[in-house]
Amino acid sequence: MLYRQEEAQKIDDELFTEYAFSVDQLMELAGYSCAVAIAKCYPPEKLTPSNGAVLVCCGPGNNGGDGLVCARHLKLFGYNPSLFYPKKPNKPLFDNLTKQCLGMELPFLSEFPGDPETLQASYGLVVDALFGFSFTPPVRPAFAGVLDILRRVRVPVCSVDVPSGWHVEDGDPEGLQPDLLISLTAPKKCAKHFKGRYHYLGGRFVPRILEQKYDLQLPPYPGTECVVQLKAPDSEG
Ligand SMILES: NC(=O)C1=CN([C@@H]2O[C@H](COP(=O)(O)OP(=O)(O)OC[C@H]3O[C@@H](n4cnc5c(N)ncnc54)[C@H](O)[C@@H]3O)[C@@H](O)[C@H]2O)[C@@H](O)CC1
Ligand SMILES: [K+]
Repeated sequence: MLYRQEEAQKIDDELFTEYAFSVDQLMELAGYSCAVAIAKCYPPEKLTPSNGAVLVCCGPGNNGGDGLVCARHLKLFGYNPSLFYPKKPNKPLFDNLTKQCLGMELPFLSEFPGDPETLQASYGLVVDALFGFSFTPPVRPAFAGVLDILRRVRVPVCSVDVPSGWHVEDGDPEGLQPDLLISLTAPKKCAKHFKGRYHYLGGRFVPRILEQKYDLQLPPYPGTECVVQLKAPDSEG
């Protein structure tokens, strides 16, 4: 079951109000599940360049927060993440997530690599945590250049929840084409346009009653896993 932007926002709201979760809690689980899905698809020792370097691009909303959490866990999993975080909101949640990353020796870039070649010479993987389900196209100028470079890089791009720049329901055929999509809570409608090799669902925190209310029909997570694979490369599937 693929769901609409408005439903995603309602579910999000209910998790915080009716079910009394805090943003930090869900963001931690969301970002952690992104790091786990990335580690399953791209083990650090297989990345080129060989130092496990990953560029994590974080946007101004909660999708960016997921990116900060994901970067921290990637570091613990043996990767070498750097962050690009040009528009941090002035809120304790994001201050703390930033401090946590700095405390774990993750560098923050002052400038985005100027072209795809420069980016892929230094990083073997990109995490796209720029925009999630609250994005409405077209992208504003501040992020247009970054999205344009991400669309043209040859290293794999892993998108958190929604490929950034895509319409949450209609996607964007000319836009970013990630190799991995990690849908959070439940896949949004745009996921039907996803053409990359790997699709995972993460964010294993949805109460059964909420799942039924919105008819999410979530696939069963295996055992104690925090992610479930929805699409594998043809050779594996
Ligand atoms: N249950 C949930 O719903 C959860 C959601 N989480 C994450 O939260 C995300 C949604 O977060 P938010 O609602 O904060 O929103 P987003 O992070 O999707 O984006 C909102 C930000 O993007 C900006 N923006 C929107 N349209 C733009 C445009 N055309 N050009 C430039 N900037 C634009 C807005 O001004 C705002 O700063 C989800 O996609 C997911 O990644 C997780 O953190 C935890 C659980
Ligand atoms: K994203």
